[in-house]
Amino acid sequence: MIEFRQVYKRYPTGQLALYNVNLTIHAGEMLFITGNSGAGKSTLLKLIALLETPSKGNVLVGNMPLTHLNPRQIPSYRRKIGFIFQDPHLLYDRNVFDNVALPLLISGMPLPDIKRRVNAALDKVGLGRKTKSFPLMLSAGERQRVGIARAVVNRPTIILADEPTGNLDPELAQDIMYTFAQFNDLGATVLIASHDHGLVERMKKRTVVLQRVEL
Ligand SMILES: Nc1ncnc2c1ncn2[C@@H]1O[C@H](COP(=O)(O)OP(=O)(O)OP(=O)(O)O)[C@@H](O)[C@H]1O
Repeated sequence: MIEFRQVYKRYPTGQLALYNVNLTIHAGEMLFITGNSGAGKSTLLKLIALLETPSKGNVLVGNMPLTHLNPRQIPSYRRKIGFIFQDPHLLYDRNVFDNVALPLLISGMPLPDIKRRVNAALDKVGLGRKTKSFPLMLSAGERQRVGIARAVVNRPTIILADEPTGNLDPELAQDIMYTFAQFNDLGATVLIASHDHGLVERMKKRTVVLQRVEL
């Protein structure tokens, strides 16, 4: 379970991004976060991933306030989380397999295990036949799928996606959403920030609307 308790976020510039957010996300839920540009969608996801910290209030994951994690616990906490960005930020001089293997290589996993995990992740996103392709040989939708495979290769229990379909045409966007729904069916908690209302409505999941703070 992920809980926001009276969470405020003000950036050092003085910009207030979140104002008194109270939200409970159940384990295994798939939730959409919508709202206009600047409403704080990315900020909310970043607080869960510990890429930012709240100015006030608490974010709890599995009943643990994230502010209570000590620095040595943070890497293992982060491994529970897969983060997908609008732009997948792939390494263009590495093939698909190597891009997805990267987080596992960094964690020091033995090579045979890496191969098994990477192939499984690529199969799940429908790219099992493209392991040797380089990113420039792929379509935008396929590149986004590589980013998703890389985010899930560690088998995260929480998947956070920030405008994952922003650069894609409607059909590809719908496909990507179904891919997230499959990971949710397998038990992951999935949070997706999106301003594509039509797409979000079609998925028929709980949706939280953030409003831009005018203070
Ligand atoms: N690192 C930062 N430093 C200062 N202000 C920031 C920073 N990140 C975000 N903001 C500001 O905080 C507010 C919320 O931003 P955020 O990116 O969370 O919104 P968003 O809903 O994801 O927007 P978008 O849909 O345009 O991506 C905005 O006013 C933004 O300019």
